[in-house]
Amino acid sequence: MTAYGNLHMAFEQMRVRSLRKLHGSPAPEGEPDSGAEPPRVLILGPENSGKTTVCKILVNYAVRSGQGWAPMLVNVDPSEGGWAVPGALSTAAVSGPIPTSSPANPLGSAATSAPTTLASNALLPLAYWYGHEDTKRNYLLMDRLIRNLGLHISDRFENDPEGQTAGLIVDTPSSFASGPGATTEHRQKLIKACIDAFKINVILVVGHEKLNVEMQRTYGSRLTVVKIPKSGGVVELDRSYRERVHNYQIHNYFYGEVITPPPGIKSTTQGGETLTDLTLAPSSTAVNFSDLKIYRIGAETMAPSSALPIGAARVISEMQPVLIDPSQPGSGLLNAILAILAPFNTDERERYDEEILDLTVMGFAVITNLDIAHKKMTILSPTQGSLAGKTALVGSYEWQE
Ligand SMILES: Nc1ncnc2c1ncn2[C@@H]1O[C@H](COP(=O)(O)OP(=O)(O)OP(=O)(O)O)[C@@H](O)[C@H]1O
Repeated sequence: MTAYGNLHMAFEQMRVRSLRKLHGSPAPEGEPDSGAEPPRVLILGPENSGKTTVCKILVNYAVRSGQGWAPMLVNVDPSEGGWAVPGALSTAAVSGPIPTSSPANPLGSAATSAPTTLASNALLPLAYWYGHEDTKRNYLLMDRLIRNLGLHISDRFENDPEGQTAGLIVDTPSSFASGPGATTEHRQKLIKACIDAFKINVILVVGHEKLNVEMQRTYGSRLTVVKIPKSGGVVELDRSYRERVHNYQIHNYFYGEVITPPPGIKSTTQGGETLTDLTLAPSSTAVNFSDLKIYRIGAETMAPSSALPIGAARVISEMQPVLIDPSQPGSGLLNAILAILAPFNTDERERYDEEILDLTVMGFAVITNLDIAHKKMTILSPTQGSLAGKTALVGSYEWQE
C-alpha cells in the first residue's frame, strides 16, 4: 500500500499543478511551473497482477481526497465487464468511491441499472462493443475502438477543462503485457493505440520486470514509466471462475443485483436502499427477423492474415460488417448477446461505409429463441422499448438463463 499511497500523492500534485496552471495562479516559491499536466495513467501487467484493483484504489483515493475530482476511468479489457456486459470497452467519470462488494459490477454500476443512492452506482458510461473475450481475436477492431474512446474523451476534456485536471486511469487486459511470440507486434500496437488515444503521460507496470524494461526502452524518453510491486493479496482467478463471473455479470445486467441477506436477517439495506429495489424486471418480446438488422464484424472464424496462403486475399476483411440472416441455419444467433447501437447519422452526407464500427452502444439484449418457420425471434431486453429499425452487433458472447 505504501507504493500506491506514494503514487496517489504524486498524481494529486499533478492534478493540483494542472488546475493551478488552468486558473493562472502563481506557483509557490521553489516549485517549477512547467510540465503541469494532469495524470493520464496506463496500467499494464500480466494476468492476475491486480491491475483492476490498482485502478480502483487510485480512483478511490482521488475521489476521497475532498477536492471534488472526478477522474475518468477507462476499461479497455473486454473480458472485464466494466459498466456494461463483458465484451464491451467503456469509460466513465467517477465522482464517488467505487463499491467493491460484488464481482457483478467490478467498477461500480451504471445509472442504467437499478437506481441507488450511492454516487458511483449512477455512473454514465460510454461503451463500445468489441464482442470477444480475447483481444487477439480482432486486434484491428480493438485498435479502432480504443481510438474512438480516446476521441470522445478528448471532446469531453475540451468542453470541461477543469474536469480534465482530475486526469484519467486506463485499465488494460493482461494480453497487453505478454503473449506468444507472434502477437508481440499486435500488443505493442494496442499499447501504442492507448498511449496516443488517451495522451498517456505515466505508464504503471505491475510486477513484470521484462515489460518494465520494454516500456522503459520504448517510451522512457518521453513518458514516465514506473514499476510497482504486485500486491501480496491478489487472488489467482481460474478460467471456470471467470466464466461464472461473466454469466453472473450478464444475469445482473438483465435482472439487477439480487443480494440474499445472511440467514437470520430479515431486512437489510445497501447504501440506504432496500435490497428489493435492486432487482430489475426485463421484458421478453417477439420481433420479426426484418425488424432488427444484425451485423457481425468480420467472419465468425478467421485465420490471421499471416496464415493465409501466399498471394491469397481475404473474402471478408477483419473490419467488414457482415449482415446476418437469422433464417439461415448456423447463424449462431441463438442465445447470442446483441449490442443495440446508437442510431446512424441522420445527415446522409455524413454517412460512411464503416460507420457501424464507430457507433456507441445504447444497451444490450439477448436472443432467447429463434422461430425460423414464422421468421420471429424472442429477445430479452432491459426495457420494453421497440427494437424495430434498430441496428445490432453480435460478438462471440452467449448467455443462457
Ligand atoms: N490487495 C489485495 N487484497 C485482496 N485481494 C486482492 C488484492 N488485490 C487484488 N485482489 C483480488 O485479486 C483478484 C484479481 O485482481 P484483479 O482483478 O485486480 O487483477 P487483474 O490483474 O486486473 O486481473 P486480470 O488478469 O483479469 O486482468 C480480484 O478478485 C481482486 O479482488
